[in-house]
Amino acid sequence: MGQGRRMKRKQGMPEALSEEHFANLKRKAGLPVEPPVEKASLSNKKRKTTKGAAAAKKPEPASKKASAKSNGKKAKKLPEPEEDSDEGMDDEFDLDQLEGDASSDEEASSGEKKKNIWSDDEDEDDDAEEDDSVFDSDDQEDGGKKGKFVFSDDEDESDAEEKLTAANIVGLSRKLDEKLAKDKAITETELQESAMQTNIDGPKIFGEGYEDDEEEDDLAKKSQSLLAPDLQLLRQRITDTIRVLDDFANLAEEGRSRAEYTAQLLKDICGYYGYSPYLAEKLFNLFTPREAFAFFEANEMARPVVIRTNTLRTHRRDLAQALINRGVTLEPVGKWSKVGLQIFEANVPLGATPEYLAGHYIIQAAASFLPVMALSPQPNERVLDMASAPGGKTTYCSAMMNNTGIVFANDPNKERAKGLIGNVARLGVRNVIVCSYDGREFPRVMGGFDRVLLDAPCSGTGVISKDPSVKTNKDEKDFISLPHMQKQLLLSAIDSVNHASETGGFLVYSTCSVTVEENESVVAYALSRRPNVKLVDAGIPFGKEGFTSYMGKKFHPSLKLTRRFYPHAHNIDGFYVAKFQKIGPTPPNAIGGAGKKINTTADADEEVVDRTPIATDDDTEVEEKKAGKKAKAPKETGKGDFSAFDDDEDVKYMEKAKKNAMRRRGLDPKSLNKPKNQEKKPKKEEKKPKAQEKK
Ligand SMILES: C[S@@+](CC[C@H](N)C(=O)[O-])C[C@H]1O[C@@H](n2cnc3c(N)ncnc32)[C@H](O)[C@@H]1O
Repeated sequence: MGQGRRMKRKQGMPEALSEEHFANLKRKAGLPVEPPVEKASLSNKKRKTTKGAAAAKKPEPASKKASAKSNGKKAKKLPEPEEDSDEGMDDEFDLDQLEGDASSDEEASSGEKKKNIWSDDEDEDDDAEEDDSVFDSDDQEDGGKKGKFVFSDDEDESDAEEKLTAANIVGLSRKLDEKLAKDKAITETELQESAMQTNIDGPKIFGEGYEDDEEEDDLAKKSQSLLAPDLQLLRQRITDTIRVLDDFANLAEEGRSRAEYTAQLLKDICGYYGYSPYLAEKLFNLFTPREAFAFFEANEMARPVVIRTNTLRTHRRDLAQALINRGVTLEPVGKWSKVGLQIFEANVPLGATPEYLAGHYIIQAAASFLPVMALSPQPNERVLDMASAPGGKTTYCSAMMNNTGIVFANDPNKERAKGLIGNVARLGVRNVIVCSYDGREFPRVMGGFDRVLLDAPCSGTGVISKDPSVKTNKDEKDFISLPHMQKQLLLSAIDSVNHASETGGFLVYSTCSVTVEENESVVAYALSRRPNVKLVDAGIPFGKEGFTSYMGKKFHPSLKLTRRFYPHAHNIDGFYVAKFQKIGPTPPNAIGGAGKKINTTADADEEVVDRTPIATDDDTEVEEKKAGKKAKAPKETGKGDFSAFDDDEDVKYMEKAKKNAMRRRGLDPKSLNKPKNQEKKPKKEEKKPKAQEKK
């Protein structure tokens, strides 16, 4: 009997890379394999007991597996989802078999044989799917015998229960993992070497060795200028400084403060990686210096290419087989997903294969699966995807709902909405209505949803490897205006949920950013303004806990339930996921602005459209403290008052940010007001002629 759902969800970060799995990958790639390190890995132990693993040890011919399946497996009773053991969930397919299959035209042409190249556990899943008898026959010509394109509606739920083994996240990409391991080894060696070099005294960060004779900080400056920087030296100083910060008492130079070392490190990070000082500091502050280094390093590497199987059209194994036949090298993305495939090599453009054009998959970052898994939309529900273009998550919702119920896919950006419409059509999604409102107009437009997804517009600090321009083009203003909008959107999203939904009443807030301003602060704000929601476990079996305190700010303890994902820790884009449950209606006294009543079919209480303006938030409290005013007592979830969104609230912060930005550029912030004055002048001048006219 496996662990209970709760237990399994309570696990922390994924463990380090599974040596066994990694070794297997290396063997397959014909690379040398080091002797295994003794480690009682849970996943390894369990794998030994799995049928799939047994089969892997002693490979059977595909035909034998085929008969095994047809003779016995179909009659096998499926275990209860709650009791699924790891064995039952081991859906890793036998890559050797798939590859062998790909080389055999005869086998590749046989649908039956294709099915049987999957492990026994995969077959179990088949049975489950067949039992569900839910299929989409759009693309099928075989009368539904083999062509039952089945949605396994337990795939995400059960995946969430699955203990994440080490190999899942990090260990699946030959190329990327090798690169990652190599880079890590280099970093470690650097750190160790510098540790050895300066075993007795700490490394000399300040003074000769690193800097030019004239300029104290010449090295960092050079790397930001057009002059070729000595990147190796800069990197050396970064690792040296990190080492000092790790053991400050023993390694710091006399008379130098921690702040000095940190300032030097930040300068070097900006120089080496090309971040603006503002963003480098913001990101640096999220981690220990050593982890920050790993984060900045990971942002320099591409994340694995992942595709999501469109279960409305095909099975993952059939898709894998079809792509392998085209020369694509791939593997399942990890145990946490039954629909993701990680691509290692592709000799064909993934966005133009016949399978792609037929809507059998969508190219979608692994991190982007997570909010939908957390939302877990159910068949026949009414779902709102408030910021949905280009529709990766919308179409995943539809697949999870097996094209039943309805998904309102909203995005105010009509250009982006075109991509959404394209994806909806290509993937054979039939339960989506595309609309184009500002999300803040909900629930005035429509409310009473069983579930709402708010994948909010954000700064993109989690996807710097994809868009390095974020390193320099996001400043203080962005980290005020974006959270401002995110807070507004989140209140609207909450107010759009039907708390009395029989199947749902949930909301997921997500961003592809790692900053606290866009994540915990926004969620904490919503908790303080909407006591009718609470945070619940997002049901994702990995990720780090959300912050409950940050830079002197305290958040509600339940923020721990939210999840942070990082490139350096999970080898996926930086992401944040928070799942709320709405536990009560939005009362009439919460209404501000243009509130009006809405009809919610299942809602017994009178749910009211909430267009309330924002009042104070944590920032305000900090400001008030600074100004010597009495700080407000922090409101606890479920105890606070409903209060309104004040559109003007952040204006003063935006103004301040603008002025700071000007100061940084050496401009006089007072000139911000000048245009206004200047605008007034012409009016006076305009009046003159009138006066003259009078004369
Ligand atoms: C992170 S992207 C969404 C990605 C999408 N969920 C997906 O999986 O494909 C954020 C989206 O928010 C939209 N957006 C920006 N401002 C908005 C607003 N006020 N209301 C709703 N959506 C907004 C943007 O147009 C953008 O498409």
